Amino acid sequence: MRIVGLTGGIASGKSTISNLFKAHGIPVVDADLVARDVLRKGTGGWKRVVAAFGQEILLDNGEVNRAQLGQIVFSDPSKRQLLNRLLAPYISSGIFFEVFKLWIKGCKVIVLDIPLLFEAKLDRWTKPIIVVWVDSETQLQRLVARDGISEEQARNRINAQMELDWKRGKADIVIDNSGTMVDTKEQFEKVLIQVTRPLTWTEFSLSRQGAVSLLVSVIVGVLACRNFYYSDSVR
Ligand SMILES: CC(C)(COP(=O)(O)OP(=O)(O)OC[C@H]1O[C@@H](n2cnc3c(N)ncnc32)[C@H](O)[C@@H]1O)[C@@H](O)C(=O)NCCC(=O)NCCS
Ligand SMILES: Nc1ncnc2c1ncn2[C@@H]1O[C@H](COP(=O)(O)OP(=O)(O)OP(=O)(O)O)[C@@H](O)[C@H]1O
Repeated sequence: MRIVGLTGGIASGKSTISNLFKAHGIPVVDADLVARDVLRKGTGGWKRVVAAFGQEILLDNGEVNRAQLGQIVFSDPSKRQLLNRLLAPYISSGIFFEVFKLWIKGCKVIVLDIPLLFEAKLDRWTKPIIVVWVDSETQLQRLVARDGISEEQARNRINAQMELDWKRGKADIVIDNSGTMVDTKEQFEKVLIQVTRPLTWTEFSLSRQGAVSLLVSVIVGVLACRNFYYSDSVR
């Protein structure tokens, strides 16, 4: 199984690229969706976060007020670290479970869309790593326009992550999303060819098909050896 890492900075265009992957039939595990699930009312993540941040962060229906929690954690690094610490185990196991379901289905290539791939040290599990890069001014403007927040709030969110230029240096593949969608789609077509090339032996052995083939070979080998020793001892 090939597990492709897709990361970048906030509003650099990860969802835009993951939508292109989905449109080409490649399954995507979206860490933001997993993170949402683990913060739903009544879950373990929700209980830990309410215990740490208080009832004030809840809406009338008991769900977490995400905008309010965002305001708190994106303007205070220690609160953000606390939230990360509380949710990290739930998010990691949620991602693992989603990958496992795709493995069971027999998917050969999957994409993990994880904004904090490097920050959470999950990069060691993915190859290749695609970084969606954008110049800093475009990133700021797109974030302000998409989320309807002030420039200061947008800067806080951008600064809450590792530098996008640093991430770019760690990438196997870079998609420069500073231009038009036409430019981006052109780069994506080339990336798609790279990502869907035949699996290496290591990747194949990690796929469900590879694991089954390995198991069948081991069983056949053991049976063949038993028969050999049995017929040898009868003689
Ligand atoms: C703080 C929360 C409630 C704000 O929710 P909101 O709906 O406004 O934003 P959303 O979840 O859609 O995230 C938008 C983007 O913010 C960035 N981001 C989210 N959490 C973090 C974080 N802890 N540190 C840095 N950047 C973050 C990501 O680029 C993400 O794509 C939410 O982001 C959250 O629960 N974050 C902690 C969980 C987490 O680490 N998520 C990232 C998945 S790897
Ligand atoms: N090439 C492009 N040209 C113009 N707008 C774009 C382009 N790519 C993305 N956008 C817009 O920029 C915004 C951010 O893109 P997107 O939501 O894909 O980023 P993201 O990295 O997934 O963000 P987040 O980290 O918050 O999940 C969106 O409003 C999107 O429509």
